[in-house]
Amino acid sequence: MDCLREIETDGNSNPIQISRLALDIGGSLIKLVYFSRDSGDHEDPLNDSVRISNGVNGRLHFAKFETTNINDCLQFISANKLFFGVTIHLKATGGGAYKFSDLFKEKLGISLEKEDEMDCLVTGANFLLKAVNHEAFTYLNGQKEFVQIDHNDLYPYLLVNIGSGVSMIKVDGDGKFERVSGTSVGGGTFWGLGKLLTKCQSFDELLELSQRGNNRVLDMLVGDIYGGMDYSKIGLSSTAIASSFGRAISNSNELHDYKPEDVSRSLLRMISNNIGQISYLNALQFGLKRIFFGGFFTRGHSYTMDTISVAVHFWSKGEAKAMFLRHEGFLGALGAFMSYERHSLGDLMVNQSVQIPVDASSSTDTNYNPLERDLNETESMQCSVYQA
Ligand SMILES: Nc1ncnc2c1ncn2[C@@H]1O[C@H](COP(=O)(O)OP(=O)(O)O)[C@@H](O)[C@H]1O
Ligand SMILES: CC(C)(COP(=O)(O)O)[C@@H](O)C(=O)NCCC(=O)O
Repeated sequence: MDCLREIETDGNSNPIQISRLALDIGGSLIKLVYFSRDSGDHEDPLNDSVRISNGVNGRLHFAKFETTNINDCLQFISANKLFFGVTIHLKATGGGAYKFSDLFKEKLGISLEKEDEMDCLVTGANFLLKAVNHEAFTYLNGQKEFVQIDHNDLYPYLLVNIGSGVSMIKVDGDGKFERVSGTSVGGGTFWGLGKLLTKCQSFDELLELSQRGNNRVLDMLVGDIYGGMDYSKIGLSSTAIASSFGRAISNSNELHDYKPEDVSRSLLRMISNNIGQISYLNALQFGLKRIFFGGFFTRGHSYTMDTISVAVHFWSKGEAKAMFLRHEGFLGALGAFMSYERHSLGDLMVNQSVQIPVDASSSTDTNYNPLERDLNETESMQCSVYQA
């Protein structure tokens, strides 16, 4: 279970005061974002509309659950009192906000206020790119480098959200976007096919397997077809993949004759490369040079990001740049969280001085390395909430 087991305390063993919770219920994962006031604030914790004259300091917390484990999520929300008795409306996005609406009402007495998924993805991405230092980074040939975002030169960009499926959204400003394409070959494909082909019981197991695999066992290379030579006339080296899984046709081997790690590696490479190429083609069509990849598929996983980056770099001849986001899987939930300010809580603004996320459990964690931290562990970021 990928979640906070116990709500954090404020360091004096007092449960932290939760004042806002939003959900993104997707085809694979449920993502939660909630804001907790620092204990020093003398706000009425039951007041779900923050009446403040200046910044309320606190933390944004992030947690996720597999959608198949939705009852664990309900239990977590209930056990940790992530909503107050007087708060019977929670912002939610993703298909699950419709599919599980009755379940939330029945189990927790909560009405889910639906927010459009594409709206939330774009709002979440714009928020992170503007408000969080060290949010976006490039990853190519094993090198990870944070990108300094110029707020005055952010738009337009292509947002590629790799979730169960993939949405490709041209973003021209706050609330100005168009979903220009998508593909059903996404994170759910890797996880679903990978599960069938390797018998892995979890995504993490499948991902770990891929790290040990060799895609050349199953992938047919140009050199396999051209007798070890390059096909230089069209710019393909002998080591370029000509056909994913193509080598499986040329012998009597069955699935059980292949190592699951090699299967996982080739599958990850095939899907990542495919998404990278389709993303580039959409960026080309709309003259976009920057492509930000969101969604939990990438998981900050080096081989996944490297494959996507190489695909974008190769096909664009270096013209387009693939960038990744530290809070990749929480774009929708953050967007839903931000929608409170639009509809029900006046003009709340999250200030721009949000620090690099720190571990929820120990903000003084001296081992915390923002460049290396796996975002899939529980995490929070310090921020202040203002009423404009
Ligand atoms: N712990 C995990 N459990 C399941 N899938 C995961 C996990 N971590 C990463 N993934 C990948 O992320 C995808 C879901 O990404 P997400 O952005 O949450 O999309 P959705 O909104 O469709 O759930 C999964 O299909 C899988 O490929
Ligand atoms: C339907 C969805 C927007 C749902 O989002 P998700 O839960 O996958 O994050 C997404 O799965 C998608 O865009 N699928 C691809 C549909 C297409 O072929 O464009």
